[in-house]
Amino acid sequence: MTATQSAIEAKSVTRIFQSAGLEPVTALDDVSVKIRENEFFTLLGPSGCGKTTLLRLIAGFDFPTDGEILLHGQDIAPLPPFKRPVNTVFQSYALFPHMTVGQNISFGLEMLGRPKAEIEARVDAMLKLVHMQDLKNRRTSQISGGQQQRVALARALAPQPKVLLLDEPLSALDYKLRKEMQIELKRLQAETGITFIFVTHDQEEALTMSDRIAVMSAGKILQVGSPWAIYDRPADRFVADFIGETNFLIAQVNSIDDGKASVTLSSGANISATVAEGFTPNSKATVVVRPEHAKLVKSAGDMTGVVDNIVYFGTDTHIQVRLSDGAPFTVRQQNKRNGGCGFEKGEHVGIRIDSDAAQVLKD
Ligand SMILES: Nc1ncnc2c1ncn2[C@@H]1O[C@H](COP(=O)(O)OP(=O)(O)OP(=O)(O)O)[C@@H](O)[C@H]1O
Repeated sequence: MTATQSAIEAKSVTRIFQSAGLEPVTALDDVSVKIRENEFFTLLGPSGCGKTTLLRLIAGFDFPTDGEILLHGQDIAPLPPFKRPVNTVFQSYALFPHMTVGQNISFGLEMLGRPKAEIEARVDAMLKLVHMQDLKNRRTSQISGGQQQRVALARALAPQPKVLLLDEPLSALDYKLRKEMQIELKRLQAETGITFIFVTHDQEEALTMSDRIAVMSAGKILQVGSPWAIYDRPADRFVADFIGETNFLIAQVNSIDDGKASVTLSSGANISATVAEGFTPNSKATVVVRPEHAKLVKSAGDMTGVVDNIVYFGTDTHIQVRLSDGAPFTVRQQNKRNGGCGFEKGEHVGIRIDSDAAQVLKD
């Protein structure tokens, strides 16, 4: 394969489900995306946006209504699931409860007819990879949820797939274990060099683990980019709203020069804001500002308002301000030791927006 070839490429893929007596459902609508070799790629979006459908097409459990899926540049439509160098880890793990950990991992290799000695070596290597050597002979019904997750990963990695598909694999775990497994998955991906395609609706999980993220909504991919690009340079309002918290301000664009717009906010303040691609000047626009990219000040800032509510989060405090034009605006302030946030409910305050922090978006 050439350096420019992708591990997986979806080319104008559409999947329409037709059920008798029901309206057809367009689960994927002309989706095109290139997933690189060795990358941790995440499909992120709300429930029903088409993430699982895309995974199932890559795995071969389902077929596109239109378009094609390429593996290293080759159309994989003729290949049945078991012949694709692709393996899946499901949300439910789908382990065999009556088998031991070792038997669960060796099962797929036996089905592939691999020699006994190779299978044994591979099972031991996989157990070592997921730090489960001591539990090889335990039945999977007798191990914890986090351990089951590791076995499911070891089993999926055992045949050395080129691509591993992970469909919300951490959703059954509690918060702390999920955090641990996020680091573990990242380590496994880096150590094995396998392309991981990870599905989640949890934006924090996507931001912390991925090399790149595709944000999906209603069967379409809205933006593909690094976690930084998705968070700091969202392509549109949906992405800005879905990823993290953000403030939306109504604004008038006065002029645009070299990727920067001069805008008048509905509060009357004039500020400079980055312009998203494809924006047409001289029209009403939405300006977004992340809560951590603004500061509350005692004097007049770029905007003024009254403190509505103060919410303490341990590491930081969210101060909700009602702007002079009635719109809400949240400022996030990191907490210091031995002290409150320095502001009180009902106080008149100014808000200063960090330079480069405001962004104009198309609606
Ligand atoms: N077999 C099917 N028949 C009819 N509609 C389906 C079928 N499978 C999925 N859909 C519909 O296609 C759309 C996309 O479903 P999909 O499971 O891909 O979403 P998702 O993003 O993975 O959601 P979730 O996060 O809830 O798993 C949904 O509207 C769903 O109801």
